[in-house]
Amino acid sequence: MAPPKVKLTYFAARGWAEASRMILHYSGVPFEDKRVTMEEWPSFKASTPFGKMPVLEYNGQTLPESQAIARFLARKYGLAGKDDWEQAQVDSVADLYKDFGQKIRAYFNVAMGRGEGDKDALLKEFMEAFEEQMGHVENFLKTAKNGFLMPSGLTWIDFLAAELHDTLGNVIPDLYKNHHEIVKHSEKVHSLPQLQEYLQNRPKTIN
Ligand SMILES: N[C@@H](CCC(=O)N[C@@H](CS)C(=O)NCC(=O)O)C(=O)O
Repeated sequence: MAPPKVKLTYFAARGWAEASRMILHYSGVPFEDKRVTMEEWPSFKASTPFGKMPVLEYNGQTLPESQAIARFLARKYGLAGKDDWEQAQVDSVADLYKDFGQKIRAYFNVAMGRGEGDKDALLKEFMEAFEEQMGHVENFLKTAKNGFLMPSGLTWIDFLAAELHDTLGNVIPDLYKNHHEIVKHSEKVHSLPQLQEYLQNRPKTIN
């Protein structure tokens, strides 16, 4: 059977595309990793289903929404969770990260110089959301007992979590000083042999 024709389009950042890029690299699936510039974006935007990126093109069909893309690819390449129940657990953690993303967005944008607001007040909100999120994630790590978030081992949510954790650590020094299990999780994900070539060569970006 011919290999699938796969193209993933996003900005020149890790952001909401990186988990899907990692699924593809981990699974050894050749794909076009298209990174559009801010100058190219306005003309490309109109052609995207929801006016946002990332967008996946898979054998001529187009799929928007980062988590729908990641789930689709994870199901295809065996990284969605071992059964229906574990897949549902993965989805619930993914939803938790979506809510977390909303809660920390304002501080993140200010910290990145892309927004305005009371930095101290936003940092306080960020830290509250962060500590709550880390508590939930640490519970999953404790239950799974294998260094990943799910009992069966690696799933796509490990990619999403490790990438977001690293991004936040790039913005706030010492963020993980009381969260060693989270650091170990990220190191484990980023040590996977199947990812080394990509990780060593990918563009170095804060987020
Ligand atoms: N829910 C969407 C959010 C996508 C999103 O907000 N993408 C941003 C980049 S991170 C974007 O395309 N911004 C450009 C714009 O809105 O014009 C997803 O998870 O894919």
